[in-house]
Amino acid sequence: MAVQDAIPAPRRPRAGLIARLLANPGFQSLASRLPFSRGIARRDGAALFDVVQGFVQSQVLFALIELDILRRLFNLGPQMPEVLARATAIPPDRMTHLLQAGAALDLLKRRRDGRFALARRGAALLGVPGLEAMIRHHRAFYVDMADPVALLRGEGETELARFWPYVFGASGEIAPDVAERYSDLMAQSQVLVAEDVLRMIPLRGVSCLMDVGGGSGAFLRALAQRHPRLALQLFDLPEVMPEATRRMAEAGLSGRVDLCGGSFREEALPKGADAISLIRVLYDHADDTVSDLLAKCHAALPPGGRLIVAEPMSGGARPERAGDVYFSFYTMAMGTGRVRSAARIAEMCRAAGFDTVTIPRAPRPYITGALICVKAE
Ligand SMILES: CC(C)=CCC/C(C)=C/CC/C(C)=C/C=C/C(C)=C/C=C/C=C(C)/C=C/C=C(C)/C=C/C=C(C)/C=C/CC(C)(C)O
Ligand SMILES: C[S@@+](CC[C@H](N)C(=O)[O-])C[C@H]1O[C@@H](n2cnc3c(N)ncnc32)[C@H](O)[C@@H]1O
Repeated sequence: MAVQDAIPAPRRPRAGLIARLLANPGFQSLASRLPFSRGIARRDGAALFDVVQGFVQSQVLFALIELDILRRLFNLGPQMPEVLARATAIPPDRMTHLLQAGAALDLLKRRRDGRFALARRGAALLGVPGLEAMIRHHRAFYVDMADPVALLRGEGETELARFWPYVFGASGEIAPDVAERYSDLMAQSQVLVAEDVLRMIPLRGVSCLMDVGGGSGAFLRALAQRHPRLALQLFDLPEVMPEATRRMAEAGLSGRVDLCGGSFREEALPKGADAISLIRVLYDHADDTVSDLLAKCHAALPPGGRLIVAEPMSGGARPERAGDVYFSFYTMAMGTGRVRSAARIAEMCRAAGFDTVTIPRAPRPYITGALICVKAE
């Protein structure tokens, strides 16, 4: 039996007239010559080609990072391809191809004398905390994305499921080095998330905030700097506590933060905080776990208490690239979670008992979206 139905070939396709015209090679050719449609046809063609070659672009970026080309140019200044080729054991002509590709992607600049230098975006990439490590860990994600149909059908174990063992509710069996790699990657990428959350969500009137699923405490460290009088609590799996304890001590915050090891799947959340944050937590989990966690947050908060949810989100009725392409397939490859739209999360928060839900505009949806919910007085 065929796995897939054959596409029926009707005499007259049911798509609308405009779609039928656009899908017609003769019409495409005519439209690319007429003055009023030429611009649109070229832009659409170029945009389509960019989607077609997206994977190749990402792999070129991966090679630039894996071979430390951007860092080398940052440290050494503009270089000839031969120098970079020698340093990385790549044949010189192939290194030239890589550098040309980097320049075409606006990460590098090709100088008149044949040397390559960092372009503005290449330099900015180096300044984004954790981005190089994120790109390196795409080695696992892109193995899964090499067969997206198998991924969609749920065939076989994915590389990402092996990479992020925590999310599956494992406990007690996680090696400390795995815990550290996980926490480190999340902590590095947390810096920009914290920046945007604090820009979107005012904390006036909050006296104690508990970050649930707060990892090694990166969000709380960012909060502690800006809100010196705020009391802090961290709730995460017991395996994460040694790393959180170490990092909080390093930041001089040991006396200011209450660290609680536990699983929100198995126990109630501690009471005492008048605000709870869930930063990049919900999208790791299935709906029933999320509903249960939101109910536990509601139960732990006092009347008037606030719940802050922040993570990259689906655009819902208006699909958007970061949430509906990257994070949607990322969470699919992880195997347990899913991206949700702000509207869907708001609905789940209301079902958990929260009263008012506000959705601020996200300045960088590829970093995070956010919601703030209030428990009725
Ligand atoms: C001075 C001159 C020369 C010019 C003036 C012009 C000017 C002002 C230019 C500005 C240049 C500038 C400063 C640019 C800054 C750019 C920035 C900040 C870019 C930031 C980019 C951030 C990116 C691409 C972030 C990517 C994040 C990713 C891929 C995160 C992935 C997260 C994952 C996979 C999380 C997984 C968690 C899990 C497991 C699902 O729970
Ligand atoms: C994607 S990370 C986010 C970490 C941090 N909030 C951030 O944005 O960098 C998800 C966090 O949820 C924690 N977590 C997963 N399952 C949990 C559970 N059952 N109970 C408590 N924490 C859990 C993980 O240990 C991890 O630190």
